[in-house]
Amino acid sequence: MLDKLAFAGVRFSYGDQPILHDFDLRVGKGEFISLIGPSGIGKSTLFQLVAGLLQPQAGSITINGTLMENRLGMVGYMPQRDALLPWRTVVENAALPLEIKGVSKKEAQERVRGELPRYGLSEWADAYPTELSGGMRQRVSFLRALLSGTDIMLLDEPFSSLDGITRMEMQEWLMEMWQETGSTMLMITHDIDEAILLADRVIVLTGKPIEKPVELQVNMERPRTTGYRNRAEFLSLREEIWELLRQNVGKQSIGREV
Ligand SMILES: Nc1ncnc2c1ncn2[C@@H]1O[C@H](COP(=O)(O)OP(=O)(O)OP(=O)(O)O)[C@@H](O)[C@H]1O
Repeated sequence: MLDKLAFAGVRFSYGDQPILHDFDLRVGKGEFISLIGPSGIGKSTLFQLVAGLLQPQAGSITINGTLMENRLGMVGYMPQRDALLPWRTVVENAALPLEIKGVSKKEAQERVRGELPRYGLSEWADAYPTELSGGMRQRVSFLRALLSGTDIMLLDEPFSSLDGITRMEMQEWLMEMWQETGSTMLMITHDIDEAILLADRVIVLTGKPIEKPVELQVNMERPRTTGYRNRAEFLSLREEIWELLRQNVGKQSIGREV
């Protein structure tokens, strides 16, 4: 099967600080990948490379088997904090990427209104971001990211600012959205449980520079619920990931939520 996204022999450094060395990663179409690793290892840098905001100094990054420098329009990006524009309503915020692509304002907003029911936001179409809960804001942010890219979504710690209950609701919601949209998703998280629960594969990033990431397959059937956290196979994966990360404690600090 053709890779949706592939890093092959990628090298990247900031000045004399190496981040990636001979780095390979292959992501299949429709796969859900979690990326976990110590703070400062280069996870956000990896996303910037995928988006084409940074270019590799050696090796290649391909999307659908094609090498291209400008990959920005090929991916949707959902940041840690929602970055919604406070002076725009829900519909106006979500319609922004379509307007930037040249779709008329009216058509863009109609399309967004059509999407809102499955985001649980129909009643909130004309509300401003300050009127929304954290979970609602992240759902708007997700919709906006989906409308701005094609079918690759980069989620950078999407739920780290949410309280525990909302976070669990949003994890289940995201799993549903992933299955509905068939998008290829890459999610950075510092939360081992979240990494396992959502993903087909967990990529554990260690070392400086990152060279050979450890890839762990998550073989639990879908649809999954947050209750899967108590299963034996879940607990053993968690232990395995923690062991890999623990070896780096002292060298680097692990994200606060682990
Ligand atoms: N524009 C830049 N110029 C120079 N160094 C940078 C730049 N951006 C990031 N770095 C450094 O590169 C390393 C990797 O940063 P990056 O933000 O990719 O890590 P991260 O794994 O996403 O961290 P965190 O988990 O804390 O968000 C860090 O040491 C950081 O200080």
